[in-house]
Amino acid sequence: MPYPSRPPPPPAESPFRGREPDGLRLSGVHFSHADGQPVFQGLDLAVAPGEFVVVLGPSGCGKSTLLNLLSGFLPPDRGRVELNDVAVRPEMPELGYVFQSPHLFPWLNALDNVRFGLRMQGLLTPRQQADKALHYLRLVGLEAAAHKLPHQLSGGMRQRVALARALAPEPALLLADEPFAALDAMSRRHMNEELLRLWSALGQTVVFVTHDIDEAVFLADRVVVLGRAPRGIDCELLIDLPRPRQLPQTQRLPRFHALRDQLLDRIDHVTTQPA
Ligand SMILES: Nc1ncnc2c1ncn2[C@@H]1O[C@H](COP(=O)(O)OP(=O)(O)OP(=O)(O)O)[C@@H](O)[C@H]1O
Repeated sequence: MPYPSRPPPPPAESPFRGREPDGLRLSGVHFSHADGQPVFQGLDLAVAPGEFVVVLGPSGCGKSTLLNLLSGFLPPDRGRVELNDVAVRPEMPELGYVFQSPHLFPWLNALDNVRFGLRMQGLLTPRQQADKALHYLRLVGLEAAAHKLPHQLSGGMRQRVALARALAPEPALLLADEPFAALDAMSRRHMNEELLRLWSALGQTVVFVTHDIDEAVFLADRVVVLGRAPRGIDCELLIDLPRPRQLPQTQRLPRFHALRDQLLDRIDHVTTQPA
């Protein structure tokens, strides 16, 4: 299966410029959990290097399972999951994760939480790790909170630390499982803008799971809608809104509403489909 057409290359200052492109591909993937219920039966999906793909679908359709397959945490029963034509493994340095809950180490301050992945990589001196961690904290607007412990931060700030921690090792592929679902509406909007700003500066490939149709349209190059398990992909929609995108300007565009309505209809359809 060919990769979809490639989005524009990352900007000149991107740490990803000049690297081999990181394309992700699932081919003929079959997967059942231990209880034997099939979740996917022959799933094919290709994500182009630098593409921002959002996965939507009704509860239980397999969104988290898909991310776990993409990260190599779950091996497929049949078929292949490959990053740059190599079978994915969770420890690959190209992979970064952000989850619904920030999972920070409570005994480490914000800076050391962000530094953690860099220490594990073992590529930088402690001074370089601290500088880089501080750089990413600055990118998410938390430089002033560098020495605060997680319990001294708001939910939104903790999630920003988690995002900085995922981005600091400069993963070429970011996998995000409803990372902003627990935030209030204002923080969520802010984080969506923040993520797009970082992504347009860094240029990673992103696969992002959400239940929120507005969030999907605002973020994505392409939305993949999953039908009820084990149907797999129901449809895909290219999001042809101009970038850079900003709230609320993007949400005022008639095209935004047209795309959102198309997705709403499709989600209604797949949700009411018989099992
Ligand atoms: N560890 C597990 N053992 C057995 N079945 C599981 C396990 N995890 C998920 N499932 C089942 O696999 C299917 C897909 O689950 P998954 O969590 O991937 O869905 P989802 O689309 O992410 O759901 P939600 O939107 O509610 O988070 C569901 O039927 C679920 O009950």
